[in-house]
Amino acid sequence: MTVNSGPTRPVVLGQNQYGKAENRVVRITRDGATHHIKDLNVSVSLSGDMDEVHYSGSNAHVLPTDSTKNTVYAFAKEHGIESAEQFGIHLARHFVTSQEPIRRARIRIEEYAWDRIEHTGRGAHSFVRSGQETRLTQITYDGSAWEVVSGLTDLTVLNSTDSEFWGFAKDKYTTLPETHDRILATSVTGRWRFGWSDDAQRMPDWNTSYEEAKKHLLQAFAETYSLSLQQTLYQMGARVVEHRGEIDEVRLSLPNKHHFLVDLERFGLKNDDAEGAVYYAADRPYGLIEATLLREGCEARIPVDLTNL
Ligand SMILES: O=c1[nH]c(=O)c2[nH]c(=O)[nH]c2[nH]1
Repeated sequence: MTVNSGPTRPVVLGQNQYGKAENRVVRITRDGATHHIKDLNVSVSLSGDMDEVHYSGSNAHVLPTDSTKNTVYAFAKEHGIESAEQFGIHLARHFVTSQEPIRRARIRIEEYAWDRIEHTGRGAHSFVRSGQETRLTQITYDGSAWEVVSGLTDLTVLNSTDSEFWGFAKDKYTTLPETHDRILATSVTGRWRFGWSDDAQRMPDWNTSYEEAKKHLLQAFAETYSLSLQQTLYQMGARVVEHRGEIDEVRLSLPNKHHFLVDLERFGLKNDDAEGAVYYAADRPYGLIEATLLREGCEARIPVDLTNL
């Protein structure tokens, strides 16, 4: 066995992290015959003084990923899951404060929503997975500062009118007709960063904050008479920052889910609004409109590419 250690190395270790990804944890709490469900997918990523395990294979600083998985389940049992954010904060604090070599913990959580099935039978313990968005959060803790970035993905919305797109720049390749009435549809992926960064500051109410941020995104989408998806995006993100003092930065990624009027003239059919218009819902290619909205004076810290988050 070759032990690659010593002061000079031809290849130096760069950024590294490790942990157990995608721990699926479901917690049921019982309130008499009424049950409540929390359904999370939790990924733990730890970093710190981990040179030796990479260079020589010494595992002395390595808390096994298996232990991090067990911690997720034990914490769900012992402390409950009040919100994804609270649960992630608990885990991150535990790893950084209980293992000296671990200097930074990043906890990513996806939360799947369940609705109750309304029925006339016994008890309230039947659920149907909600088809709407997935709630997301990422907690990062380095022993002193916290960063909490929450958000959602797959929130699909559509306005069947009050959307125009005209007056755009044109070149010799432009064929798009100008329109004064079109469908505007998108599937919202968004992240928002909280101003909260240390224990001493009052912590936001994570669940209220999430519900309110989502409500503002939806209302802004519905209430904006749109001249472009870019304008709608700005209104959506700005509304969250304006109404939610705990949120300093919002990043939105909005695919333009194009709906094209089908040409039915070949069949002698006039395809217009009068008798109900028929559209072809194209899934690709799609315009992709992305931007960050920042509270004045705040720093942009959410990565530009949300697929890296
Ligand atoms: O809202 C839009 N923004 C664009 O930038 C764009 N480009 C395009 O072809 N259609 C649209 N729609």
